[in-house]
Amino acid sequence: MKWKCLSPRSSVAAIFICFIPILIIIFDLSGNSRQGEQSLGSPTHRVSGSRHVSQLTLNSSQYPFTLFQSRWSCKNERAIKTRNLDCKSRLPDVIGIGAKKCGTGALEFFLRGHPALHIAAVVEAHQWDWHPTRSIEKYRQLMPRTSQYQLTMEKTPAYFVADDIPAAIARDVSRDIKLLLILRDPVKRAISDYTHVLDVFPKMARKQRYGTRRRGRVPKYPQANISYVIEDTFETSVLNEDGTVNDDNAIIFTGLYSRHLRNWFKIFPREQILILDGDLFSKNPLPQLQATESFLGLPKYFDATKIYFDEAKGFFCLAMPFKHCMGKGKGRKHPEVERETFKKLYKFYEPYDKELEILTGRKFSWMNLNNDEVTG
Ligand SMILES: Nc1ncnc2c1ncn2[C@@H]1O[C@H](COP(=O)(O)OS(=O)(=O)O)[C@@H](OP(=O)(O)O)[C@H]1O
Repeated sequence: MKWKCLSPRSSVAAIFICFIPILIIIFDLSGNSRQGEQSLGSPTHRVSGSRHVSQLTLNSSQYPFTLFQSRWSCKNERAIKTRNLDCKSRLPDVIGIGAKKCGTGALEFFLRGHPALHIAAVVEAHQWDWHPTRSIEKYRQLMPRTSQYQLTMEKTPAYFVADDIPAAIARDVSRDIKLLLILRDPVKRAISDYTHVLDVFPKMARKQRYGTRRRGRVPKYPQANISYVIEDTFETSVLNEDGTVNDDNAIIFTGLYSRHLRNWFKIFPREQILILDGDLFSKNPLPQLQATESFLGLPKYFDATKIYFDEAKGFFCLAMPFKHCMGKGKGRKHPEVERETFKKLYKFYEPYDKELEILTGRKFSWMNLNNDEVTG
């Protein structure tokens, strides 16, 4: 269609038609649009203090997430005024406590999509393991500004294995805090951890023994002798010379889930800790994302339109606001591990898994598999 072919009246109509959607978007971004807005009903659940996140009924499917989020997040100065948003950095309502290499990053990646949850931009705060002398005020300042309609979250997977951290969180943050824990087949977790350290630390650093170097930075690590020991192969890293499993190596120690969980259950009521199954989560995150929403009292946001399976990545990815997957550091190719080593490790973890089953009253997906299924 050429403009010069149009009559003046048609041109005005065409301009109007073209610009209306743009105006709607601009208006929407300003936080003033009422169309499709979350309805603010009476509070049904208060997570902590004056927060009332589940009042909001999300009707997000028609809207790209970024537009949708702007209506009541602290990123929109105008919305702050028009909606009386009480925006400030707050101590977390939710902490992702681990376990390392079990899918904590993927859980965080998807949860970042939820408009009523704001996760600290700092990758991991490490408040009670690496920075035990940092003030809680400084820790609070690491948190994003959230409104009264959002929850604040932080995740540091290293917290899970440290004996004194549950009490420290109860003391410094809140006894009512909600905790997210994701666990995975401990043998696969160990291989993933080994692969991670090999990838992240150059050979020279590994030669000096990553763990020994790090020990100084982790003064409150639960047992003095626990550190990462990375040798040239997975086998020589996790097995002692006599062939027994080296549980002083953090690669193995982290997978003693029942041992670590007992410490958390001493301090926090069980209802405050949601335990997710990382192996199921990587196959299909949706049911557990929805369970997390319910656990946190968040409005329902996750459904099949928010995620998709990416064939190239081999994992689920976020579909909104645009299709994107986690980075190269997640979903690495693992080294070949000898069958005998697999067997030894499963045998080693068996009593801990049994205890985990008793502690939680649950059988996790990897507990149903026999060695052949897992290694094959
Ligand atoms: N959707 C999706 N995309 C990519 N990766 C996924 C996903 N879901 C689960 N996983 C698994 O998460 C493993 C990494 O775990 P963490 O994020 O807990 O690692 S870390 O402790 O934060 O370093 C990572 O382990 P590796 O495969 O060893 O890299 C993945 O298996």
